[in-house]
Amino acid sequence: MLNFHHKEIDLHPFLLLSITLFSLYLLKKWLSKKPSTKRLPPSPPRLPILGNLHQLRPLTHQALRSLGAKHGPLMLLHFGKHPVLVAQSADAASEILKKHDLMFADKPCSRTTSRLFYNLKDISLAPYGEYWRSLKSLCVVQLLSNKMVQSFNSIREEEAALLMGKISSCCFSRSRVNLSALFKILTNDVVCRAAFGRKYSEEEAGKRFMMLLKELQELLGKSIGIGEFIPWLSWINRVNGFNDRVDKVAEEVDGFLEMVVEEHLNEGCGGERRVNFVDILLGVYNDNRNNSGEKIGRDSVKGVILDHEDLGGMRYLKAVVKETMRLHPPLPLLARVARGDVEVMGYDVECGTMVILNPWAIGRDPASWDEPEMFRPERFLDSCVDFKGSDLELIPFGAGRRGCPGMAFAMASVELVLANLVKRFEWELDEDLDVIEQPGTTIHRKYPLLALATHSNL
Ligand code: HEM
Repeated sequence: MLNFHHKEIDLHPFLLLSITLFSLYLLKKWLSKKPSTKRLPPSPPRLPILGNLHQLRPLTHQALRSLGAKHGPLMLLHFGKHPVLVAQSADAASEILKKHDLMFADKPCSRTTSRLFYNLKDISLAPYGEYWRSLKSLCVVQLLSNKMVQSFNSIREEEAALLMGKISSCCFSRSRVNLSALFKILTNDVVCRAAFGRKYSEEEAGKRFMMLLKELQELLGKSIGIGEFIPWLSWINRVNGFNDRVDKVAEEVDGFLEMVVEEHLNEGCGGERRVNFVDILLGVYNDNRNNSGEKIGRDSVKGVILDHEDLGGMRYLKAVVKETMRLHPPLPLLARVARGDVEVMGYDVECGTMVILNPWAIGRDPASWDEPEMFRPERFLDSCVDFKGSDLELIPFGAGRRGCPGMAFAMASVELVLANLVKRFEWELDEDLDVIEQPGTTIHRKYPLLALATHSNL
C-alpha cells in the first residue's frame, strides 16, 4: 500500500515485483528501439491508446483544419494505433488524387460502413478491383451519362415546377418558406424518380426512408470513434447501442429497397424506353409510369422558364454555385487507403495507411484563394477554375478514379432550381444568414433556411 501521509512506502511484494519487471520491459523496449529511417509527415503529439482521436470533434473537418494550421498541409495522425494521413492543400490532394491515384484507389472500411453498405457492395465503398470497375463503368456509360442526364430533363422540370408552385402559395399567404425542407423533398423526389421510376415522398414508406437516410448520415458521421479504431474497446459500440442502431437502419433501408425492386420485378416487361436506374440494373424494360399522384399540368412545366441553353449563359449563377461549393462542399472529407508503400510529398506512407482529404479546408486555403473566408462569386468570373476534377483547389466532387460520376446529374438540378428561384421571386431574410453546420458525413445547415418570398416583377 502507498502511504504518503506517513512518508513510508509499504508495497505488497508481488506488486513491487510486477512494477519492477514492467519497468525493465519498457526500458529494454526503449533501448532496443532502432531510430526509424522512414521520413514521416509531421504529427501532433498523441496519447497512448487513443492516439489523436481525442483531438477530433463532431465537425471533424474543422478540427482537422485547426490541427493542420499547426502541423502543415500533410500530417500524420493516429486513430488508436492506425496511421491516418491527412491532406489539406491542393498540392497534397494532387499527389494523392492525381499522381498516385491508383495507389490510393481503395476506400477504408469499418463495421459500420460494411453493415450500412451491403458489405461494401455499394460502388462508393467497394474496394478497387474488377467489381468496382464494372459498377463505375455502368454508372459513367449508362446510368449517369450526359444522354441519360438529359433524358431526365422532364423530371427535373416537373419537380422544379412543383417547388415553384409551393413557394408561390407561400407568397400569397405571406408565410415564410422553409427552403431547407423543400430542397430536401425536391432532391429526394428527383433522385427517386430517376433511380426508381417514381417518387415515394408522400407515402409512409417514403417518409420513413427519408428519415432513415438522415439517421444513416448521422451514424456515419459518428463512426470515426473509439469503438471502430481500438479493437479491444469495440464493446463500447455494443454497450452504448451504436451497433444496434446501425443494424436497425441497415435492415430498414434494405427493406425499403427490397420493396422497390419487388415493385419493378412485378411490373414485368413493358414500354420501350429504359427510364430509370432500377430498370436498367434489373435489365428489364418498364412502361414509363411516373405516377407521382400529383397533377402537373403542361402549363406549370412550361412555367419553368429556363431551359438548359439559357442556363449556359448564366455565368454569375454558375459562379455562385462554385463559390458555395468551395465554402460548403456537401462532403467535407474524402477517404482513401494506401494500397502499397508510397512516397507523398517526400514523406514515406505505409501500405494500409488511411488517408483523409479535406475539401472543406482546401477550399479555404489562403495558399490557393484570396480572402478565402469571404463569399465572393466574382472570383470565378474571370477564372477557369472548375470542380470537374482537374483543379485540385476545388474538389467538392472529389477527383481521379473515385471521383463523383453524378456531377452532371446534380448540377443540372441545382442550376435549374436556383435560376428559377432568383428569377421568379424576390427574397428577404428575417435575420442575418447563418451557416452553422450540422455534423454528419454530408454537411447540412443546423437550422433550416427560412425566407420570405414575393413574386418578382420581371
Ligand atoms: C451536389 C451533389 C453531389 C456532390 C457534392 C457529390 C460529391 C461526391 C463526392 C465528393 C464523392 C467522393 C469522391 C471521391 O472520393 O473522390 C462522390 C462519389 C460518388 N457520387 Fe456523388 N455527389 C453528388 C451527387 C451525386 C449524385 C446525384 C449521384 C448519382 C445519382 C452521385 C453518385 C456518386 C457515386 C456513385 C460515387 C462513388 C464513386 C466511386 O467511388 O467510384 N453523386 N460524390
